[in-house]
Amino acid sequence: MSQELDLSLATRPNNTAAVPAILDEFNSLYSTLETGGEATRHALVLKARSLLHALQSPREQMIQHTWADPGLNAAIITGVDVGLFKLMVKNGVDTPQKVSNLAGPLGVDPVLLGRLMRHICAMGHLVETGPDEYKPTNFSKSLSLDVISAGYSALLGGIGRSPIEFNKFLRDTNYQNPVDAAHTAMHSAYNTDLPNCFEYLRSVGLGPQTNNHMGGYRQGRLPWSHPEIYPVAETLFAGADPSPDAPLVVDVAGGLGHDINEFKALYPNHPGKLILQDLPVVINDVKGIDPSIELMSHDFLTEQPVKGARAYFMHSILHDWPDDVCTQILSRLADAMKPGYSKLLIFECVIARTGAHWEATAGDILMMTQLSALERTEDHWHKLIEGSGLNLKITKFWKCARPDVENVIECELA
Ligand SMILES: C[S@@+](CC[C@H](N)C(=O)[O-])C[C@H]1O[C@@H](n2cnc3c(N)ncnc32)[C@H](O)[C@@H]1O
Repeated sequence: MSQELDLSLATRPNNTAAVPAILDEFNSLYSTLETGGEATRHALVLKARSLLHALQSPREQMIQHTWADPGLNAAIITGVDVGLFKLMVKNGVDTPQKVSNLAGPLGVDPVLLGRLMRHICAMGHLVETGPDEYKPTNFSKSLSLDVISAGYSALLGGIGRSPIEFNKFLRDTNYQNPVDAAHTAMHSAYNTDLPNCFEYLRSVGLGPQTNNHMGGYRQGRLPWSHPEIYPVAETLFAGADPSPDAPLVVDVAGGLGHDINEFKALYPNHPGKLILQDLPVVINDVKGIDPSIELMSHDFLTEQPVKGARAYFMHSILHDWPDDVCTQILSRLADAMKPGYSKLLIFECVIARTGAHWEATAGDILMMTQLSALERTEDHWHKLIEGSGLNLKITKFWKCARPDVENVIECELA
């Protein structure tokens, strides 16, 4: 029988009775933080979130989601845009800074800046040192770093309407799971017929910020070639063609080269050569990576020019595309692979069937709303790679203990 809810439910804390148990669990986990490392810290963050939810009322949560978080985003995107956080760091991270002194160099109305900084502070991301006077926290200091701030400019400032207006797109598409890369919520929200959000972001001058975000979201995660995830020496180096021109790893759509450069730093004496591929517009922007890495413009929908490499590597590529486009990308690689020698290494999130990690589910919604794409479960990866007539098979999912780190999905020709 349906039940009418009493509105007072929305104004009472969600579950104060749960607080003592959460605190006990929190304290017990906290006592193992030093030995438990990142996995324990992640578990503590989830416990802290449970504590917050237990204490908040539904009304407060609604206000947070609909007023406070969008307001914070508006303030941070603007702050990044005008250089607020870079200026605060330049002035001295421990120096109390008056809004009136910041506003002039930034070219922003001091009244406006004061209102934006007051909300950033109220949300816990500036420390108030006096009336209209603040110091940055570690988070707001980090917003002076391009790889951290770029997501605000690109994902929120550039294409932030796509998730907000997703419901309108779904209304128009009869609530079907989106699978058409050429017709996404991004296309509807921005009334564009450019091929995808990457092209759209470039068209509005946010290409560098998009590439910087690719360098930012990975920070703090283990690289794919770290021995805790993928034992490169045993799986790639052993049996690799030792001649200096033999392609060892081709980083397909490797962006600005973060992964391949990390590989070089971890294994400076690797056999063969390393190649970074991406679209010309991205390759032209690559700078500061090891000069031994060969740069190559390549569209992954066309024939793969490097044949018979020891490994073709792709990081965060297939999750950008629905299955039909992934099959085209994979078929170009399968055609270039040498039987019994080449491996295809896909470094991607594998969503757990239960208890999925929030970064994985967030990535899934991001891919869905911007690209009609998705993060995949293990079953889905098998179906995509082995069920598309590509002559490929998954040999192993290489994973580490941390739920926020991607798997290396190792494949070979079947
Ligand atoms: C999500 S980013 C991942 C970049 C990099 N692998 C990383 O993990 O940092 C997707 C990349 O795919 C590239 N890309 C998109 N369409 C492409 C195409 N048709 N051919 C080659 N690269 C493409 C983009 O330029 C971008 O660098």
